[in-house]
Amino acid sequence: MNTATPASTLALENVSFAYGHAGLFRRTPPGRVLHGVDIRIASGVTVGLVGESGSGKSTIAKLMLGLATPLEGRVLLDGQPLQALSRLERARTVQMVFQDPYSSLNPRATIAEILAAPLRVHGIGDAASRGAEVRRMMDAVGLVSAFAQRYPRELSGGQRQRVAIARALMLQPRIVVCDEPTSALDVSVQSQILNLLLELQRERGLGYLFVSHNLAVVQHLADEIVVLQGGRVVERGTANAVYFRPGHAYTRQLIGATLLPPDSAFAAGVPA
Ligand SMILES: Nc1ncnc2c1ncn2[C@@H]1O[C@H](COP(=O)(O)OP(=O)(O)OP(=O)(O)O)[C@@H](O)[C@H]1O
Repeated sequence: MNTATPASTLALENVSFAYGHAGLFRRTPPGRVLHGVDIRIASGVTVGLVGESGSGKSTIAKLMLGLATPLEGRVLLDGQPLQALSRLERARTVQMVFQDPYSSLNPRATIAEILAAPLRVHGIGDAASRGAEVRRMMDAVGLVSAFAQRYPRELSGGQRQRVAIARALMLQPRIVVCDEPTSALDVSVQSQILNLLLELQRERGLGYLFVSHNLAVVQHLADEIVVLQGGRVVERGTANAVYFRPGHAYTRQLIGATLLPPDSAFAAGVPA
């Protein structure tokens, strides 16, 4: 079945941001944490966003999810301001997979309830059609149907991350922001999850923003890499160009900091 979503482009155009910029009683101007950032994610394309802690990666993710508005610049979906879209339209456009599948899933809900929640919250379908969609999505991410009535604590880390990925896809988004989706997992399951993400991208034409501090991991997955330092894009280019021919000293520093040991899951490439 062709589950591809319509082709889309999500773009940050010359975006600056400061926390608290909309505050009414602020006496001093808030410090900027993003400065004139441009990033475009198109369907079927993976953009890797790398930078140290505090460089602004999560803030960019929030802007792309519509959870924050720019101080300057625009966030556009196919040329339309993201903020002009309804909550449902935004939720159907961009979803997120978090780093930690332990804390991102409701511990008191079964897997079936967790996966049905996005449809239920947005009033989509009835209980029967939601159940069918949950089973279809569990199959798509490689979870056997017996897991439907289990709780997150009964699953392994890799299985939980499959649930988190399935939940992100329940509303058929076009763009997925993956925030270090494998860094909390055992090395042995990291490549399985990355392969699943790549397979789902091929099937559905998803656009990914893959956020990481680890350039070596991103180099294996991304078409384009954007390097962020102190809220500024200091380098961008094809994954191979940035990784093998870095032009900026900060990029070289990041590569040096993340060189992988030979037995790492990524050192030999992500298995096909
Ligand atoms: N809610 C907030 N209020 C005020 N400042 C914040 C808030 N969230 C983040 N910041 C600041 O914004 C800057 C960018 O933070 P951000 O979380 O986007 O970086 P990051 O690259 O995602 O870091 P990490 O890799 O640690 O998640 C940092 O200086 C941070 O202290």
